Amino acid sequence: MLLVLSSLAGTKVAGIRAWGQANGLAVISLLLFASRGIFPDVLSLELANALLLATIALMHAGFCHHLGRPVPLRRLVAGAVAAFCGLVYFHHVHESLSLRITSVSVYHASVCFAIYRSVPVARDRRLRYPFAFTRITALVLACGHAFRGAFYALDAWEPVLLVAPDTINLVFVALGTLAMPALTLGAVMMANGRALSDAAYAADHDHLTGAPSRRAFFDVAERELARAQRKGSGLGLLLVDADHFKRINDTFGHGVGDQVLRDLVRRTQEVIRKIDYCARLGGEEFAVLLPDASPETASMVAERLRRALDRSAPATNPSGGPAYTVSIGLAMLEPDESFASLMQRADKALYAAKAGGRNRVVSAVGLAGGDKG
Ligand SMILES: Nc1nc2c(ncn2[C@@H]2O[C@H](COP(=O)(O)OP(=O)(O)OP(=O)(O)O)[C@@H](O)[C@H]2O)c(=O)[nH]1
Repeated sequence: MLLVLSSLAGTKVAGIRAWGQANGLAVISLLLFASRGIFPDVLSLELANALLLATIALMHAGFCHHLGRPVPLRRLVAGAVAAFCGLVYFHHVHESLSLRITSVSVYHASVCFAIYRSVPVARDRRLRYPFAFTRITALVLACGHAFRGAFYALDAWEPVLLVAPDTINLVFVALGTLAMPALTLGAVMMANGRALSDAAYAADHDHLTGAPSRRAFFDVAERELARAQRKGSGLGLLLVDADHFKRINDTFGHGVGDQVLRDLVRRTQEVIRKIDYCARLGGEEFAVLLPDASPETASMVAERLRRALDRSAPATNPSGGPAYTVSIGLAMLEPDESFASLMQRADKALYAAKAGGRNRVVSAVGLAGGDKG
């Protein structure tokens, strides 16, 4: 698992470092446990157990980092110190292997339970399985460790053998052996799911404005077109283009031009209906898809949008940002029309709006149509 985590070290996914450290410590801890009888107890017992306590705490810290939550450092350290004190006490003051196991198990159970509680049920489809896997694993481990702790506490003063070949002991050994790999597997799956989710988001969204990208727009458009043709409902398309945008860039600089584009998207999303879909096609050109819209509704939304984006008059632009306006081309889907044809007609309408003096809406009705089919 340490090697798998190392391969993810360059991905910048939060939590990787703590998970890697946890697995590194686990390796050292297991080697120390294995050296029992060769190295003194202080190394092969106390230090080995202390490192194992740190291991589970670091796993939890990794999950907190990954999920953007604060790490409950004080509670983790206080719990680890208490468990370690129990370990030392039941080794040097009252020798009891059972209660040493109980001390350590209680800590592992509490931290696993905290991991279970910190990983939410994911809403994102890509994260749902990794999150659920980690939650369930952490809960099973928490229950297993709690049971182990209680089991040994009840027989506290009976002599026990850590490697006794009975079923219950084998279950406990398996639990201890699988805990770190299983939790790390969950962590790697979460990191992987997050990387996939981030990549999909980046592909589907424009980095500057946060609006859906051209790629996402055409996916949605094809879906809406099929739906409109199946149901016989209206589908409107607005092409929105900032007027004289080059002049804004040249006068105020590209930074201000970018600010205008962000402002334009924010205002558009405020004005359009919930079911409408606004995307950036490129440069200073945007598209708004209007599903379930009659020609009247589409014209009304287009005009409302134009007015909201008319930042030309001083009264409507008191914030001192650069003045800007937009031109809008509107087209309604015709029976059996392809999306390319609808785009072409909206583009012609936009061209007419520009030619007609800008800061206006022109509808494609009456303009020469695009190719059908
Ligand atoms: N600031 C900024 N400018 C951009 C971006 N993308 C494209 N542009 C600029 O947008 C300008 C578009 O200019 P033109 O195509 O000439 O259109 P216009 O000046 O808006 O003129 P009309 O459309 O005819 O009103 C160019 O100067 C591009 O450099 C961007 O992401 N940020």
